[in-house]
Amino acid sequence: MISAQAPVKENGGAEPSAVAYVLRARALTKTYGEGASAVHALKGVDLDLRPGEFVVILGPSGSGKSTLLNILGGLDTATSGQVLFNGLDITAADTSALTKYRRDRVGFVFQFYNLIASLTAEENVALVTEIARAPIPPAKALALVGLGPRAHHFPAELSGGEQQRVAIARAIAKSPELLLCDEPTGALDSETGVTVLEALDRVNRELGAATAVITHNAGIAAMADRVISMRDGQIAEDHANATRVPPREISW
Ligand SMILES: Nc1ncnc2c1ncn2[C@@H]1O[C@H](COP(=O)(O)OP(=O)(O)OP(=O)(O)O)[C@@H](O)[C@H]1O
Repeated sequence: MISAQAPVKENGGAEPSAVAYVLRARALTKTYGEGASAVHALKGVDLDLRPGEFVVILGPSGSGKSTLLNILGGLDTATSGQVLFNGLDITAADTSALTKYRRDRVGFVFQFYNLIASLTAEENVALVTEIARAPIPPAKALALVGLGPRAHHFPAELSGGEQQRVAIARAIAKSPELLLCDEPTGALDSETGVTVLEALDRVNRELGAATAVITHNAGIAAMADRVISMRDGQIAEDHANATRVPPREISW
């Protein structure tokens, strides 16, 4: 449950444990502003994320990718439509339920790492595990992304790719059901980007969080179970890959 107080609705009476998706969005719209200056960022998006799957979201700039991810993660609210998380309606959740959802259920990774400069890698991760419902030890999270030996380094002593892997460790240390990544390799060269994608691939396989990654780099789509292409606020294409190509074998 997100919260006992949350004004949540069941999904057609289905038990949360019985649903075949972690997240289900239906008829999602988002309009910024109003009148002549209104921007229709989402125009009716339907999307399911299944447990453990790795989804890449592609699309031109302005097509609504970040808006969608922010609404799915409870960072922004939809204008209309519904998002169900394990059968519970987060679009109808109150502020405190939404805070719990973000804090306990969703890991976020952004283009810029947002690490605290005065804390070591392990201390940055511990900031999250201290308040998480089901934390995994910071050292274990760092080991999963290949940074065990760097746990006691400060961000300034780490490369961009290593800092992003600390951010991934921080995101997964709460054992989220959902991992949402907005351009996680956007600030990195391709070789460094591969190490970050390998970290995402590994945590997805080992921890099983449904993972959605926004990218401008179409080559990254090959590492996904499923590829969603957005255009003009809508899903233009949604297709499954036959196999997941290891990040190191992707050409970009
Ligand atoms: N806070 C906001 N206020 C007004 N308009 C916004 C706001 N956020 C996004 N938009 C607009 O909504 C549309 C979709 O933006 P969004 O950031 O979701 O696209 P995107 O596909 O993620 O783009 P990019 O790849 O450039 O990050 C764009 O036209 C954008 O200008």
